Amino acid sequence: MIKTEINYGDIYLVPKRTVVDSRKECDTSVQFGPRRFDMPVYPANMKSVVDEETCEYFARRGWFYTMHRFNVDATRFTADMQEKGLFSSISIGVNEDTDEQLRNLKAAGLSPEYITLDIANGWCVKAERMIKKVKDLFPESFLIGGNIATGEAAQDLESWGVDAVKAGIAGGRVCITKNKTGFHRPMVSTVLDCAQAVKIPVIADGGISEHGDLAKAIACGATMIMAGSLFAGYDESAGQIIEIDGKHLKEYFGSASEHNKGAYKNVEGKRIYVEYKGAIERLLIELKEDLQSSISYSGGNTLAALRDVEMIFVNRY
Ligand SMILES: NC(=O)C1=CN([C@@H]2O[C@H](COP(=O)(O)OP(=O)(O)OC[C@H]3O[C@@H](n4cnc5c(N)ncnc54)[C@H](OP(=O)(O)O)[C@@H]3O)[C@@H](O)[C@H]2O)C=CC1
Ligand SMILES: Nc1nc2c(ncn2[C@@H]2O[C@H](COP(=O)(O)O)[C@@H](O)[C@H]2O)c(=O)[nH]1
Repeated sequence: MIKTEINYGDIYLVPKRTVVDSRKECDTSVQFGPRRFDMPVYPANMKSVVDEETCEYFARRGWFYTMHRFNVDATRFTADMQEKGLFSSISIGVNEDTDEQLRNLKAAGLSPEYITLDIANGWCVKAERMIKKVKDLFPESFLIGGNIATGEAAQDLESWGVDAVKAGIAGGRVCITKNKTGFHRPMVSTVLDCAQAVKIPVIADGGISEHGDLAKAIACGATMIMAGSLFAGYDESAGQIIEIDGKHLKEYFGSASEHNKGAYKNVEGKRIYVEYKGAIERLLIELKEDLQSSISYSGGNTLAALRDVEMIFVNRY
C-alpha cells in the first residue's frame, strides 16, 4: 500500500473568531527546556547559517540558537557564552571527536545548558550510545536528539533519554538526500506523527518556505521550529557574500555538502547562492508580527491556541 503524506504547502488552517483587540496582544513566547524564548523558531545549526556572532545575537535578543559542530571548540564556546552571562547551546556528533569534546567540557567543569545531537538519521545505535553517554556526563543539560521522521523513532529516542526530538529528514532546501537515497518524509506528516507519539517537545526541522509554515508546524504539534534557508542571506548569517554581475549573493550550503565536508564522500547536500538581504532585524520583526497574526486567527492569545485549530487539505492538482 502507498500512503498519501503531506507537506506545509498542502494544508491551511481554518480561521476562528479573534478575541484580541490588537495582534500586539498575542504572545509568541515559548518555554523550551529550562528557558523561555521570545519566538518558537531558530536558525539551523549549519556553518553557512550560524557562527559565534549569530549565536550571541540571537541569545541577546531572547531567541533560542544552536551553534553548529564543525571545527568548533565546544569548551571555549561554552566558556565564552557563559562568561557573557548567556546560555550555551552546542551541537555534537557521534564519533571520537565528540568524545574528546565532552571530556574537555567535563575537565573544564563546564556544562552547556543545551546540547543537540546532530546526525542525519538519529534513529541508530551510534546515536543511542552517545545519548546515554551525554545524559550520564551532563545530566543537567537539556538534550535534543535527531534527526528522525517517525513516531516510532521519536519513542525510541525518548526512551534512550533525550529531552526533545528534532524531526525532519530530507526536507531541507539544500538537501539532496531524497534524490540520492530515495528516503524522505513530508513535514506535516512527520511532525504530526512524532508529536502524537511522544510527550517531549518536537522540533520541526527544515522545509519552511513561507512565514505561515511556522503556525502550521505548531498546529501539527511542534514546540520549536528550526530553519536554515529562512535565515540565510543576511548580514548576521554566517555564509560568505559574493558578487556576480553586480548582484550581491550569499552562500548557503548543506552540512553534508562537499563544501562543508571538504571531500566528495557521502555527499547529501549542495551549495546554493541566495539573495543578499542586509540586516536580519526586519525579518525577525516580521516573523513575530506574522506569528502574532496567526495566533489572532486561531482565536486565542498564545501559541497554545494554534494547537486547537482545524487543518484542511488543499488539493492543488
Ligand atoms: N536533516 C536531514 O535530512 C539531513 C541532515 N544532514 C546533516 O548533515 C550533517 C552530516 O550528517 P551525517 O552524515 O549523518 O553525519 P556524519 O557525517 O558526521 O556521520 C556521523 C557518523 O555516523 C555514521 N553514519 C552516517 N550516516 C550513516 C548511515 N546512514 N548508516 C550508518 N552509519 C552512518 C558515519 O559513518 P560513515 O560516514 O562511515 O557512514 C559517521 O561515523 C549533519 O549535520 C546532519 O544534520 C545530512 C543528511 C540529511
Ligand atoms: N539532506 C540534508 N539535509 C541537510 C543538510 N544540511 C542541513 N540539512 C537539514 O536542512 C535543514 C534546513 O532546511 P531549510 O529548508 O530550512 O533550509 C537543517 O536544519 C538540516 O536538518 C544536508 O547537507 N543534507
